[in-house]
Amino acid sequence: MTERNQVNEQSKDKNLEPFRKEVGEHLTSNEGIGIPNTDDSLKAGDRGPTLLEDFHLREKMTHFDRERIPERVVHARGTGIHGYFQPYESLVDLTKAKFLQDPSVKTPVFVRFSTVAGFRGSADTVRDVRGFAVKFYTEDGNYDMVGNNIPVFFIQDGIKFPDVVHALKPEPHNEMPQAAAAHDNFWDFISLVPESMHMIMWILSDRTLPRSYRMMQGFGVHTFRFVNEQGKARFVKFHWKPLLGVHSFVWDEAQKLAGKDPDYHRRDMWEAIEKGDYPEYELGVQIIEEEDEFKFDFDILDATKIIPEELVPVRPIGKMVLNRNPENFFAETEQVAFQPSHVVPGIDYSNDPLLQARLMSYHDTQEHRLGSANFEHLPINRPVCPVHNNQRDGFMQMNIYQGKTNYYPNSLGGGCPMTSPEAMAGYAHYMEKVEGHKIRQRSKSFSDHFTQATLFWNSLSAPEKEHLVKAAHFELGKVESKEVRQRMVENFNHVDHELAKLIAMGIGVPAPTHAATQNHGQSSPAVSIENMPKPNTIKTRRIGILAADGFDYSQLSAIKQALEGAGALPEVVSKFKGKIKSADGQEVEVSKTFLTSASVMFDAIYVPGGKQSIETLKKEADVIEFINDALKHYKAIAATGEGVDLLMMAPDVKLIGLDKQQSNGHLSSQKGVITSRNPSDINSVAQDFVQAITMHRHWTRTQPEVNLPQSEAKVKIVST
Ligand code: HEM
Repeated sequence: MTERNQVNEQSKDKNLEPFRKEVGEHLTSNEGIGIPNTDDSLKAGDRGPTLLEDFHLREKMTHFDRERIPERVVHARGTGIHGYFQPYESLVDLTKAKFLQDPSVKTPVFVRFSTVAGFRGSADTVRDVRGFAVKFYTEDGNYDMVGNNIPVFFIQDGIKFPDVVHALKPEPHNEMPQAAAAHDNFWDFISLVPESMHMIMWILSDRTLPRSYRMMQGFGVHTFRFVNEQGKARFVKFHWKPLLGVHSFVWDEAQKLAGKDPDYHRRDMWEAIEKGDYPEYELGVQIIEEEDEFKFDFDILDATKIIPEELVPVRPIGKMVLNRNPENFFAETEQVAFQPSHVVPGIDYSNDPLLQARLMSYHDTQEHRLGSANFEHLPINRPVCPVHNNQRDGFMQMNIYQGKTNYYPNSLGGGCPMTSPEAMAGYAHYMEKVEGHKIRQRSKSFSDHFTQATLFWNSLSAPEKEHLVKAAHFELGKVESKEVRQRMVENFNHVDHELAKLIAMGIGVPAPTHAATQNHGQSSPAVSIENMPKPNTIKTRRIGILAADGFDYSQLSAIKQALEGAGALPEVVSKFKGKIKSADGQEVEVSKTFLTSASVMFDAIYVPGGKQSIETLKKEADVIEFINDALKHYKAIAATGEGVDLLMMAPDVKLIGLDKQQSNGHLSSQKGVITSRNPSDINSVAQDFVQAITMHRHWTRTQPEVNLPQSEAKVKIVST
């Protein structure tokens, strides 16, 4: 058996090295023949027809004709990044997985974040689940953790996956709408499948509008198994937590971004990595002893259920750092093939019927999508440890196998490759005892579809509840069938009566008169984004500084410096690219214009004073919209000197009760809007502004539009 080398952070990079191809100096055909002219085809005569013998034309054209491969049937739109994973301590007690044994070992990873519903070219910021797939290139082979940013799923059994995806994707007769669940077919299916209600609550929440792939959680969803060296197994659930905190867009912002910058999330990740702002995620596990399998009032094999963190705490076990962009999107991000079935010794499956179907589906689709049984030879998919077997031939075989034998057992090839004993990283399936009749039916333990949907609703803060109701108004408001809308209200009435009434109000169907199921009043605070501790940082946040010629240099530079000092990325936005000159003759570079950017591309905005600058900006309709959007989207805003006058022109400034009197005076911090006309306040403005940006959003800016019952966030959760 070939020795397995210890893996380090560079192992995958080295493994890719032989496949890197430089652009050469001179053009050749695929056969290496020099090509002196690639602009004119070979013709018979000056104006004559093109000749079939033009091998260069034929090759160039036929290769081009075959450049596209099928996109992923789901999760077609995505972005990939290299990085590494490092455990905090040895998990030897829990698992024999090699990459979880030694805190000094960095295991290379490739991660792909994705949306689910949209085509490959669809917009990034649509309302959708996000995929969070991690390939660990471990010493014992590739381990793929193919998760999502929502901890539960639509369905309980994989056999329904084609149905839910058909219902979700654009409707078959007219292929509309793109990358959106807001249509009849999706809600028709959901209204008939109550097991989806818990997932639907998450889908309608802010979870489906992540501010960044760098600021969202990831979940393994299914219950898996850890198995240690002694053969003892425990159930495990995986959680990724971003160290930048969890943050979301508001719906209006996400929709505008989909037009202004459809690549928003892809660009956000790419630029962060290029700047050296490497995103970090902590991996955590919930461990459930085998003897506790049945102690919950839900089935841990049911993927429509969470195990509330208050019941089983999440233990942080290590950190993933993403630090290298791919060199070629197609070769790496498009050709990478994740499979939940890719496990290493120490990690095993559970009998979750959703997971069980996934175990076959990914390999199957990848043979189709990548066109060959040999897709594992592709550089991005190759493990960093040795691979030896008798799988041979097939389309696009990349290896030149040596020797005479290709079967097992053999004596003529010295018996190689021999089987790998467990002691030499041979994978042994966990010996779970299983017996039963062959049946095609759902376990009774999977039959409660509403308790955790209610738990989720009860756990949200008032603004989160408001967003959810408005999301339902949008999604179901797009549904033409009244019967479908009515059925959905009936389903919501099992989750919470008030919720059902609020939703009914916006979608033109009668509200239910009484609760179908009584709300149990329990909650799990950990599921609310607003309940999570907000890291005290504005690192990597983008701040737009609106200015024109004649701006106040000392104000602008003081705020800019404070923002940069805190790790944020301030950018000057003006009418034209180039440079603008301050009142005292100093120049600053303009990074973006009102045409090439928009309020939605920034986390906060600042307007420095300077009489001439403000007079110019006042004449720009785009500028008022810029400020107004930031107000509407609950973002931190600062204005100093005459900049306050510009802020006052935004219609929504009334929402923050910032009247002229207050703003005329000294420092004022009002619902995330910081103003002062007094130059000596500039450092306090900077300080308050930084603090306001750490809050991400200032929900107190408006009164809730829908009259929500106050959340009774009882910290009691589903009993065991
Ligand atoms: C039975 C249920 C499911 C089936 C049959 C299924 C099937 C698929 C298929 C066929 C793909 C495309 C793979 C490719 O072309 O490489 C895919 C991608 C993906 N699925 Fe699922 N899926 C299921 C449920 C789930 C669940 C529950 C999750 C999350 C836990 C999930 C997460 C993902 C992710 C993240 C990707 C994208 C992987 C990438 O970035 O390449 N899927 N799924």
